[in-house]
Amino acid sequence: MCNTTFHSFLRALPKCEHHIHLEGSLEPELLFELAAKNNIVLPVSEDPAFESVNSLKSRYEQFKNLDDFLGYYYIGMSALVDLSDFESLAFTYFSKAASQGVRHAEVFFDPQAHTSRGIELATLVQGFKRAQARAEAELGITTELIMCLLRHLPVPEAIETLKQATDAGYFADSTLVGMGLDSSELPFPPPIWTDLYAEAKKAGIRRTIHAGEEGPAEYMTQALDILDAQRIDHGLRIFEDDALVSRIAKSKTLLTMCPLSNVRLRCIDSIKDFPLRKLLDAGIRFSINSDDPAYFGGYILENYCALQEVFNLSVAEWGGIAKGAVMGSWCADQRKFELLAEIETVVQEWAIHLEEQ
Ligand code: HPA
Ligand SMILES: [Zn+2]
Repeated sequence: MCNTTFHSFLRALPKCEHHIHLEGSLEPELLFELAAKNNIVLPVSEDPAFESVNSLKSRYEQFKNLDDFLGYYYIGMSALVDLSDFESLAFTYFSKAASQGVRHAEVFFDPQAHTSRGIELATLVQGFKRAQARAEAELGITTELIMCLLRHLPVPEAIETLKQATDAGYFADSTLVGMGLDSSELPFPPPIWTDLYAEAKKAGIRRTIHAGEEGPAEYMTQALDILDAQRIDHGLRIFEDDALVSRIAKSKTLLTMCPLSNVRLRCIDSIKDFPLRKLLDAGIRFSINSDDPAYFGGYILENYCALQEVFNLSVAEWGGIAKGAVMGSWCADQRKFELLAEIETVVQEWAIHLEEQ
């Protein structure tokens, strides 16, 4: 059970987060504040949910599917305009994550959703970089940026955005550590993105992709076979295909999973249906993440606790999950060693402490 003591252990456990969209951490309070500051008119006449913080929060509890959520996600992020908005957004998330025991975060952002509104790529990147520097100095956490491209937009636009980031030197100087693909999954299977992923691979850019969230396990296989993806975001539907399970376990490809998101977007009915035991039994490397915490009812710790309530894992099992998350991270080996040592210390302390209870 996730009683108070176990909750304290899960908070203390050094965690890595790999699947969080910074724009998805925009809480309704900050959304309204920034919209007022930037004179952004929210579409209240079309959707009364935008009347107040509370009505918006209630609406977030009733998403029908991924696309229903994405509609709110893109409107919400239109409140972000200047560099300080992007810095505030990222630093607010980093602070919350650090308070929940995140020690290393690899975060997504959606450049096309901002450049299409006339905002320069450099504006958001510099805002995020300021927040990253402050997070390391003030909170002691390490963070990396992953640029996601939008699969509902044309392929040439994604390739152009990748080129813009490459030309700006963002991959060469490690401002960005990788590329991902997000937004509506079902009508946009991986083969569409062959040229984009080939470009990224040629340029030595790490590649991840949202797959197997609403789409079938076949999309995960295609992501590996055709796009040579090195990580899979979600991968919830992996157990539809035994060969894929063996393959992903063997290759130690990280699945960045998001249980509360899966429930809110109705990919599963409840946390009971999240395949936690199957993932552990199959020896799959995975991490537990928040996805869009402002929209899905919880940050990383709420995701860990929701799982613990149902699956009642041991301290050692959680230690194993946390270590797998470190091993699947895109940080330097030295940082991995530090994080593994931190986890080992906490697991040993808490194993004794919880036994004494
Ligand atoms: O869960 C998601 N899936 C696809 N695209 C997204 N963009 C933000 N969150 C998501
Ligand atoms: Zn996501």
